[in-house]
Amino acid sequence: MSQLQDNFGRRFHYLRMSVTDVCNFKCTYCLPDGYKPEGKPKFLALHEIENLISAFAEVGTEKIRITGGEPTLRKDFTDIVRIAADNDKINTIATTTNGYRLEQHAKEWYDAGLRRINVSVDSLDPKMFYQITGENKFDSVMRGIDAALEAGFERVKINAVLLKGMNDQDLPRFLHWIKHTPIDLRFIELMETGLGREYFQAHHLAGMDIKQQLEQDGWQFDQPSASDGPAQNFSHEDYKGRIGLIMPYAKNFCASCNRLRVSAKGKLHLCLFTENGVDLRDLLQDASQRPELIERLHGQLNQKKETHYLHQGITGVTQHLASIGG
Ligand SMILES: Nc1nc2c(ncn2[C@@H]2O[C@H](COP(=O)(O)OP(=O)(O)OP(=O)(O)O)[C@@H](O)[C@H]2O)c(=O)[nH]1
Ligand SMILES: C[S@@+](CC[C@H](N)C(=O)[O-])C[C@H]1O[C@@H](n2cnc3c(N)ncnc32)[C@H](O)[C@@H]1O
Ligand code: SF4
Ligand code: SF4
Repeated sequence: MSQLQDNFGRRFHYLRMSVTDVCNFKCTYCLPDGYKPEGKPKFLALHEIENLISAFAEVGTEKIRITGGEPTLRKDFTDIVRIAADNDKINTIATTTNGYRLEQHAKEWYDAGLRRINVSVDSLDPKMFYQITGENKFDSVMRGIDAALEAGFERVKINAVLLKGMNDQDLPRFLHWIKHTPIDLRFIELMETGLGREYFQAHHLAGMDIKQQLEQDGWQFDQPSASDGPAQNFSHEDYKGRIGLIMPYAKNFCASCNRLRVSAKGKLHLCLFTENGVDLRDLLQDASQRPELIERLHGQLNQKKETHYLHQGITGVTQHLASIGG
């Protein structure tokens, strides 16, 4: 079966698979009032996840990121990792987490086949961490990161959303941390969502300012490899860690788009800010449906747009990134 490709020559070998919308944090830029269930949600079951992964693997997916909401709140999270690990076409299994369950489970997940972990830490000041996430869990998340480093994860990345008036004074602390710690620290520009323009305008900070500062301080731009996503990465000989900048408002950000998303209820999203999701669930029930599922995926790829329309304030169907996994 042929590789998933769109009309702009971009190839898609990376699936971001959301497994739940539920989250226990209340990040001000994502779920400021916490997760609010609409009825009794029915998230993808293990057999649906297995059929989904098998179909994507057949059309060239090599990397799967398990995301959410908070993916690790699923009691069968380790089974999900195992399902992905059992597929020999998938060579990278990653997750993005708020770190809530990391301290207790890092080793178990590693043993199940998880190899990369991205942890959201918006501030290294415990008070600011609480103010942003609504949870007093800073120390436990940091112990979780230590546990992940000890468990042997190939890559531990830290995500911090840049927020004017909140964590914008934290750069020196972050730099101090990665001087001797081998992690990849990524600053993500705040993206406008259904939360509204007011929050965005009050807190958006351009990543370009940080880029200029890093370059002045001797950080070197790392040439991206073909499989890299849209983050711009920098390294410095005096630092063990690296820095990545995710700047979705920057020119050509989408040119290297290499990822597709499936929501926790089984909808394909061609872009993080797509206008609608396409239901796949009817074709996830049995392995025999795989050819039909693959045909639907190929058909949809023709619809993928060249870029997002965030500059025009068009944020699509996604009310907040917890509903699609970021
Ligand atoms: N606009 C946009 N933002 C993205 C995209 N991919 C990641 N991001 C943003 O970056 C955040 C962090 O992404 P992660 O979940 O850590 O995954 P990643 O950047 O693909 O990570 P790696 O696979 O380690 O490069 C996401 O939650 C989004 O906010 C993308 O394709 N488009
Ligand atoms: C939606 S969360 C899901 C995974 C997990 N709960 C976590 O926080 O890592 C994935 C990522 O999206 C980022 N994110 C959420 N809302 C965002 C926004 N409006 N702009 C930029 N990044 C956002 C978070 O910081 C997090 O790193
Ligand atoms: S960013 Fe992650 S941890 Fe924070 S509210 Fe959203 S889903 Fe939850
Ligand atoms: S905004 Fe959409 S098109 Fe652009 S990189 Fe992200 S997912 Fe791809």
